Amino acid sequence: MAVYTHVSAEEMGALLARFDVGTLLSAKGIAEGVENSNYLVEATGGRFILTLYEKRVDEADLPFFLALLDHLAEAGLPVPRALPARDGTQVQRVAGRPACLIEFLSGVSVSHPTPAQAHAAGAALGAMHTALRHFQLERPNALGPVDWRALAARCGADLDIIQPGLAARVAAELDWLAVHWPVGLPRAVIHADLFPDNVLMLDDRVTGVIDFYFACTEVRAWDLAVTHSAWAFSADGADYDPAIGEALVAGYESRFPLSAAEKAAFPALCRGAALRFLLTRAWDWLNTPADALVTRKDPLAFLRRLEFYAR
Ligand SMILES: Nc1ncnc2c1ncn2[C@@H]1O[C@H](COP(=O)(O)OP(=O)(O)O)[C@@H](O)[C@H]1O
Ligand SMILES: N[C@@H](CCOP(=O)(O)O)C(=O)O
Repeated sequence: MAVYTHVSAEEMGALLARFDVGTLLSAKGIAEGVENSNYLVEATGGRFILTLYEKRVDEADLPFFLALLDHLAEAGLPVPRALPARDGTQVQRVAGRPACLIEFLSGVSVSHPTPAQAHAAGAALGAMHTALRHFQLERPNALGPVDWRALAARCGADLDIIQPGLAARVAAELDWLAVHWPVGLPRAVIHADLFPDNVLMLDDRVTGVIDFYFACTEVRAWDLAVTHSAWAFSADGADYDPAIGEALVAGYESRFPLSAAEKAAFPALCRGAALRFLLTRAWDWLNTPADALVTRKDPLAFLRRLEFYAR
């Protein structure tokens, strides 16, 4: 459960008093998510999400994320905007952390997507890339290819605690990617974390795309590779489902065709995607505080995806 920072009823009430949303009815910590603290807040004026930004979100990046959400919402995409308080500010301070009160979107995230749902998710990603072609702001990717070696070094030999031989496997993959990572592909602002838990759906329809806190300027097709690695496998990474993978890419291409160069680079981009999530999960596996109300995610589920792409 991702609640790192406890917000008291008094603090919650004081926060809502800064907005035109009525008074507090209830607030509950949300079980899903691993990065930030999220509460589902019921007020007399509606239902909202309160997000307190934690470890990996730099407060200085919040204006970028909020502008991105406003841009996508204006383009008609189902993304949640941060509400402005009565004084016009979107970012508040709650329990010592930067925080936003965010529009609640309906829908559920699917655990076992059907091809139709994967097609819809791919199409939503393609529509997002279309809407972002003219988005002017930039944000470097703090978890991009140049950072993977440093992250692996920080995990160090402890990778072998997760699985014997993992440190050597990661080192070999870093060397492979150093040679094969594509150059010259188009770059743009991307979501960079479009896992099924970040897509809200009703039946086969995408009703919400959430969690933009890894959004950054990066190789655009890498976003599709990340999404492919997240959607097209069983949760443990052991089984690839080609129908899901193909539907996802077809949905994407229905809104944003890939170039020949992007298609040729796709296997390497997928290997990079698998390594990126293997490494962040490994770091979290080794470093999550014992008292945090969070379920760690299995790094080996992305080692298995990596081995699939490598084959
Ligand atoms: N705008 C929203 N509308 C509805 N539910 C949301 C919204 N934002 C977050 N949630 C819920 O909170 C959960 C965690 O949010 P998420 O942004 O993924 O957290 P984290 O950044 O910690 O990974 C989501 O899985 C979803 O259930
Ligand atoms: N999607 C990443 C971790 C980030 O978690 P999220 O809940 O913010 O999507 C992973 O699965 O490793």
